[in-house]
Amino acid sequence: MTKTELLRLIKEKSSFLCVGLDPSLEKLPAHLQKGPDPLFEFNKIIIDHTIDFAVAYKPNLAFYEALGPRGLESLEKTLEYIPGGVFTIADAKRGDIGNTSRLYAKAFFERMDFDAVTVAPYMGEDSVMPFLGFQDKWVILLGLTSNFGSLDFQLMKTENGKCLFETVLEKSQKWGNSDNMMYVVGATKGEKIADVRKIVPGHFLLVPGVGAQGGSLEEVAKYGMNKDCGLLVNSSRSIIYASSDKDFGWAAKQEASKLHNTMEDLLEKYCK
Ligand SMILES: O=c1ccn([C@@H]2O[C@H](COP(=O)(O)O)[C@@H](O)[C@H]2O)c(=O)[nH]1
Repeated sequence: MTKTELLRLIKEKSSFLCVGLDPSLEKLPAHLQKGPDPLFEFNKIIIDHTIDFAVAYKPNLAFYEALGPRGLESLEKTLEYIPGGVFTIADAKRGDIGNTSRLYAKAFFERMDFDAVTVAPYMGEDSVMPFLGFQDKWVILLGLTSNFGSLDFQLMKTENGKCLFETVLEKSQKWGNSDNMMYVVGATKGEKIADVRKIVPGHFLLVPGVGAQGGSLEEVAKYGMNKDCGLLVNSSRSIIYASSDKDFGWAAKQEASKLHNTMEDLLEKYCK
């Protein structure tokens, strides 16, 4: 998907909601656990009930890989089920020597047809470049993550007095551009999101951490929105586990709808 198409989608749906498809087998409603493909059946219902409010879906690979080959089958079926024209993100946090990254990129962009994959910047330019050679596909580079461990390295001062995440943002702009690269920034990072925005004013930010991790959607918009919106805000558990019962699809719809209502207001406020 191109940037123009993504921006159009956000406008059409008045939404920048990304629904995280992170199903743990043991947390699924009991009636689904006994079926032949519980993860896929669960995701199908979540997608059906949230599609009116979401512009993107983000399955995190861990939840599928944990089940081995049948988990990957559920992932492929889920990806095929997501309606065309919606942005899809493989949250895989890959990155290796170039020769290996090339195969990761093929896996997510050719074998599967994701629009974007999350990539860790730690191994540098040659580990990221192979993901950037695909037409209309996106790298989403980890910038400032939502977890407390982000303090360990990302906020560490480097020689030039800048934090490591700032150096990542600056340097990586030589590898890609705002048409093929986004950055992960945690919703839990409050005002720091504004520091990110200063360095990458025109790039999309993928912002996880609203919902179960306590990040504020209002703060994310205040500090991170640009004139085009420039945000995809992800929430996983708060939507998919809004109910643990048979009504989980309906409950997911209510949660997604609430986020969507707030997003409509925020788009109106910051992005006219
Ligand atoms: O900094 C990061 C990067 C990725 N994630 C992922 O996003 C979702 C968040 O799930 P919630 O249930 O809404 O907390 C999950 O897949 C994480 O691995 C992140 O949280 N923070």
